[in-house]
Amino acid sequence: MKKEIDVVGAIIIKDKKILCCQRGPGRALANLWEFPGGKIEENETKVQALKRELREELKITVSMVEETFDFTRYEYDFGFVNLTTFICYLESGEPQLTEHLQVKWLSPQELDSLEWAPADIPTVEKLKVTEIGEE
Ligand SMILES: Nc1nc2c([nH]c(=O)n2[C@H]2C[C@H](O)[C@@H](COP(=O)(O)OP(=O)(O)OP(=O)(O)O)O2)c(=O)[nH]1
Repeated sequence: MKKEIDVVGAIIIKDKKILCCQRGPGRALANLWEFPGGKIEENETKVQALKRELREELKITVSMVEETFDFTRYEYDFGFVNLTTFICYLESGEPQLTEHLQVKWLSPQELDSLEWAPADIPTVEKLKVTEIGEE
């Protein structure tokens, strides 16, 4: 049976742009673009997992809408990824590259210029038809 992998991702908004992160080489989905975040650990809520991942991998803190923006499920060769995304607003810090290759701030209409991880594509489509405002 394939693994179930529960993942949280952050749609971080600043000046009506969204933070897009390119995965590093030598790991699953290398070089594809994603919403920053990661796997939910045991005894952690999704919100806690996301705040932890953002502190660890981008050195930022965010305020977030604690209501799911989107949920997608995608079958990769290594397992099923269940991806829950949340809208977040940058509160402090500038994103630092600790494991990503690069980051870009793009408007919803510009998101298509990147090659996204397959699980993210329905969420990217949804963002293109969503009014993203300020906090
Ligand atoms: N973080 C993140 N992962 C995503 C997205 N879309 C998508 O398919 N994934 C996949 C890639 C990975 O297989 C899995 C998340 O694992 P990860 O490697 O980013 O998370 P992690 O830091 O907790 O894991 P690890 O490397 O420590 O094992 O979900 C996304 O938008 N954001």
